[in-house]
Amino acid sequence: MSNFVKDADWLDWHPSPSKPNYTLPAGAVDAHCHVFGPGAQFPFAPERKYTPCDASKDQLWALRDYLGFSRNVIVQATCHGADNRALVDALNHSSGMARGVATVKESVSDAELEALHQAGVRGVRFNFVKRLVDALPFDALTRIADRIKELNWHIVIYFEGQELPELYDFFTSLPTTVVVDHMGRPDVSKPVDGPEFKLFLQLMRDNEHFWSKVSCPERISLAGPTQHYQDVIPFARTVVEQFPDRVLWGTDWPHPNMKTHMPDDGQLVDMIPLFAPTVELQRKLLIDNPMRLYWS
Ligand SMILES: O=C(O)c1cc(C(=O)O)oc(=O)c1
Repeated sequence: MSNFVKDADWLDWHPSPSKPNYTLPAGAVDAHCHVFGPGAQFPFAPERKYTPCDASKDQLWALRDYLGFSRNVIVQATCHGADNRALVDALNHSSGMARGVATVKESVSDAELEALHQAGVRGVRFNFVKRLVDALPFDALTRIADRIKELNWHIVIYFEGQELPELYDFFTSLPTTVVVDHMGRPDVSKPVDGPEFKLFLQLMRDNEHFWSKVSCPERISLAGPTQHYQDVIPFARTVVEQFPDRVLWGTDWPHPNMKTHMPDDGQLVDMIPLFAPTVELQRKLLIDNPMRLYWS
């Protein structure tokens, strides 16, 4: 039994997602998902901002197989802080079919970084979403960035659209490939060709080492699931069409901190052809790009 009691308003991941109508190409990668615990085996971090339900590696593999994915990129969830044991355990039991993005503190040793690499970690995540973490100072992040560059890892950044002007110069100073989570969380009530999203597109255009995940319509949408998250489509499609070789897609399972509803993962997969309308764009998004970044 876990000692952890999930938050009172916690929404559990969908127990019976629909079978997608869209058939994923063979070898597709779910390039953004998480594992939570199980808390009894891998305790959640004392500094966490939320306590989730469990979401184990075996439950993730079951979803992978059910939806038709071949591989996963597991991103360290903030509820585990910089304790990457649940992530590493999942990677070690993936038969090479999962890679990871870790969270590390500046105190991490070279031997620990090397062990993470051996397990399949290929990046670190810097989180700037204030409800999720106590932010590390920029100079500490810079020192971590310089060290992981030596391993040929990349940096995943998570921030919300309105924070981009303030963070822009720091982001472009980073010395590695940089992957932006969830399209930089645009405010989709604003126009796709308005100044806020233009700044994000400029970041991508002027910095060819920046990539973007076109993920999380369920978080970004104001229209919601009954409207099939349609307000997110123009944003995601713009990013895919302008930067076809630098985009990734992921379920975001088990969808931490969703408050309005829990998405149906099958419905999320059915958004892929709306984001990437041609077979070639789908192949890049789901296979070529994640394979190049994580498995080459
Ligand atoms: O928006 C979020 O609440 C969220 C949280 C986490 C995490 O806790 O790691 O990861 C995500 O990709 C999104």
